[in-house]
Amino acid sequence: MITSPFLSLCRHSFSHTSHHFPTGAASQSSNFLPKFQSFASGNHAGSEFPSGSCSNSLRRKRVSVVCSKSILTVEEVAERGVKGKGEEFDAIVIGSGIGGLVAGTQLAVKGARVLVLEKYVIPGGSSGFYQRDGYTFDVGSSVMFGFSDKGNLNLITQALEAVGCQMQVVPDPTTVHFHLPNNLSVRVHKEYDKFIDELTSYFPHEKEGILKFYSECWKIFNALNSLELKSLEEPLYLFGQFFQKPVECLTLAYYLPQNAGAIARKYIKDPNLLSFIDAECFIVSTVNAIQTPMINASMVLCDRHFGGINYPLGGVGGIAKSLAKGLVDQGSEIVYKANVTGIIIEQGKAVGVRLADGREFFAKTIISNATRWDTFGKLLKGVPLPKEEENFQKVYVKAPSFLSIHMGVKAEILPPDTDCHHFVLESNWSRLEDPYGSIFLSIPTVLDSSLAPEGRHILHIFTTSSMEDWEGLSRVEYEAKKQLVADEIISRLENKLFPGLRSSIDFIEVGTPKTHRRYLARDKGTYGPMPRGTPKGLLGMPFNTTGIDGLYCVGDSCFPGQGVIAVAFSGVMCAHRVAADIGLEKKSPVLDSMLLRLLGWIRTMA
Ligand SMILES: NC(=O)c1ccc[n+]([C@@H]2O[C@H](COP(=O)([O-])OP(=O)(O)OC[C@H]3O[C@@H](n4cnc5c(N)ncnc54)[C@H](O)[C@@H]3O)[C@@H](O)[C@H]2O)c1
Ligand SMILES: CC(C)=CCC/C(C)=C/C=C/C(C)=C/C=C/C(C)=C/C=C/C=C(C)/C=C/C=C(C)/C=C/C=C(\C)CCC=C(C)C
Repeated sequence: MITSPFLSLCRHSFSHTSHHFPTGAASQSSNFLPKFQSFASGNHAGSEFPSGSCSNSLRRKRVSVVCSKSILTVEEVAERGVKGKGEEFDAIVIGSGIGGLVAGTQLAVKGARVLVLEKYVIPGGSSGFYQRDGYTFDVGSSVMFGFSDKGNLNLITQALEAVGCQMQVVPDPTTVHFHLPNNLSVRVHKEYDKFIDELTSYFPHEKEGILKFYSECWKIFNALNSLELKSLEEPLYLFGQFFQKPVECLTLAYYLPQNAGAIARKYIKDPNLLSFIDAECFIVSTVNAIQTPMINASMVLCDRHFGGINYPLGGVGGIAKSLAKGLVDQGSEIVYKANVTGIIIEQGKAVGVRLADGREFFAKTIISNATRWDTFGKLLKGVPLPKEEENFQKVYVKAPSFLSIHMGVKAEILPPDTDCHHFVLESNWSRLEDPYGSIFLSIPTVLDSSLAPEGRHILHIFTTSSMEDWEGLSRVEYEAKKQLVADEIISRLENKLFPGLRSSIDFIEVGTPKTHRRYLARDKGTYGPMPRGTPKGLLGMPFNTTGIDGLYCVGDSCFPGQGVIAVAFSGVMCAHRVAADIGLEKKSPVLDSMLLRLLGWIRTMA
């Protein structure tokens, strides 16, 4: 196995953890209730993280509470007197997805006292993990952008480094292997020229168009990569960037309202090639290229060749675990089993949160990593929907959720040199966006064999699926439907990729949109926002401030949208804006209100 030499400080091992993310659980099933005690108990918490994985050299000077462990139960926090009415944190973060954790850690590093409240028993949300029968499964995607040692866009690497953490990663030589209609089989090699040669071999008559489209992506990527990334809602920073890098900023401003499909159509005519570009974009946004913002497409279509895709040894869950540990090392707090059911508003300002058990916590600012639909639909009670949120909901709807199959299989079923990530749409382009139409498949054990018992591989399969499809079923009907849909997907993979797959299955667990809703606390189990029609690029995407004073949002229903690296960026932006508002960074109130009004007005044009 080749490991990248640049990230070698710590190797995360999951061997101590016994946490379960039961994807097979219907909300009705009590057999799959999480094993809270095994992971969240204070007595064991100190051993969950290998010591030495994060350096203390960045420990902030002004530490109000020094934590020796990263996992605190609600009871422990209360016992230690960390909270209380009257005692304020600088920021409370609702949820510990990557968006929330990046916002929390960045603030903690700037000297803020942060409390992260997570409903589940471990951090990470859709970037978490669960273990079964010797397998360590990533809950969500295993394709990690922004995790290299190069440039300014390696936001995952930077987020970890900010709290003194590094992870060992395995470079993935192929981002994804597409298996598409008309026997189009394209590997996206890390080497850009090799990928272009392979694509051009199918479309020699479109060589020029291919080069022009991807070169335009590079123009945007290079502009992005040259900037220091902070809050686009903070005028001193934004104007500073325009002053230092005018060409790059104007390039980005020019592409902000544009979509990838329209640009592809300037250069490419072949409908099959345009459908291929749709599939490229679908991975990024769960919609076709016409609806995918050009900036987001460029980010992903180039980073895979620039920094490359790198998989963290031990599994994706290690990223959130490291960030949570880093947060605590900075003197801040994370509490699990803390289900926030309400945001407390006093005189129009968000001042605190209420948990399901009635406990209340107070802070100068509240940051919600729940989706905007959950935040404004469930956590804010008796508050009219702010105009900005109305606009957001006019432009964006909830993307469908996923059906996921986590499988352990006999290793011999995979041909030698099988790639780690596959995207399968066998015969009909028009099924690309249909529920169960396209199949995503990740085999992370190709890169890290430690995730499965010896002689086994992990197949993590997912396909889009809507909540409506799973409602109103009895328990028996629900289980039968899961089996039926999973059987169909397995047959398709058997026919296309791995003959005999079914007989090699050692372990299987199927999750539905209900599972995603239950364990990720996302309305309808949604994967994130999706434009209703053809959006004006990223113009309509809200940033982090909201119509409620003191309340901020972070995560995939904020600019720039879905994706682990995207939510990491939203975390960086959010932390910067909050830090300015609580006096930890410079700010100009006059320019602030001008810029925020201008941005609000720009969004109405989306
Ligand atoms: N769904 C997937 O399959 C998948 C997989 C991998 C990565 N991703 C990416 O990750 C992105 C999401 O990241 P994110 O940071 O926005 O969020 P997230 O959904 O990953 O995490 C949100 C966290 O907030 C917690 N939470 C929500 N409501 C809460 C409440 N009321 N009280 C306490 N905790 C609460 C959840 O338990 C969860 O841990 C997606 O856009 C996607 O691109 C998704
Ligand atoms: C403000 C104004 C008005 C103006 C100004 C101008 C400027 C300066 C601008 C700027 C801008 C910026 C900076 C921007 C930024 C952006 C970014 C960073 C973005 C990012 C993005 C990212 C993304 C979207 C990502 C995504 C990803 C994803 C989703 C992934 C996924 C994956 C998967 C699903 C997997 C697959 C699998 C298989 C195949 C198996």
